[in-house]
Amino acid sequence: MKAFIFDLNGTMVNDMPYHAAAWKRVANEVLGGNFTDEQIKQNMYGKNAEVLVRLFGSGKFSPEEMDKLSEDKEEQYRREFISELALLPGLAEFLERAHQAGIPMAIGSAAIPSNIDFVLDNLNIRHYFKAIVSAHDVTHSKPDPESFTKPAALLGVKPEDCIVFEDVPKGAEAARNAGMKAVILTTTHPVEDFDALDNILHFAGDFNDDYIKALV
Ligand SMILES: O=P(O)(O)OC[C@H]1O[C@@H](O)[C@H](O)[C@@H](O)[C@@H]1O
Repeated sequence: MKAFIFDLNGTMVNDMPYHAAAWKRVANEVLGGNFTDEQIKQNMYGKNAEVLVRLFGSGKFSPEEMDKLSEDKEEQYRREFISELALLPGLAEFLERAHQAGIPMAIGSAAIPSNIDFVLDNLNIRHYFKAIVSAHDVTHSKPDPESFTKPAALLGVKPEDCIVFEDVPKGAEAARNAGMKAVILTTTHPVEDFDALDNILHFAGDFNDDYIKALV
């Protein structure tokens, strides 16, 4: 049995520049930091509270403050990205073909539930996924494996039978830590950023890629 687990941001939708812009405003304008675009990009993975701790150190904000900063950041992201909201090229067809072929599919994302709902419901694709694991469903997010082991368990498939679709190195590392191979969408990071990882099956620009199409 084979199963597909999709990361959401940057993998299903090409939205990481919008996350980066929203993080940069919160980190620099709201919180007085002085982070470069590259620093934001390299630290922008995992749960929002984990990003804030990586940038500002632990103990600087209470959980309530981090929740508020997170909501503020996600509101900006949704407001600015909605006019561009679309699946990556070829993904609509790939999801439909995989669904017809009976391949179980899940989402393993570091995003909060409201951001996942924003994508799935605006694009009417929720019915393809038998399991959805968000930031709220795991103790530690990527590169911890739980964002992928949990959806695999909910689908009832073994880790070695799952293929993860990801776009960031820390997500691919989470797949490796879960015992899973990954296909990388190069929306966000160049191929060389994944050099340290030995679980990458393939790099593709989008889902019209021949290797990806042949997975179904
Ligand atoms: O795990 P996913 O779906 O790529 O989501 C990751 C992103 O989710 C966003 O909500 C966070 O604010 C980002 O910092 C994070 O990188």
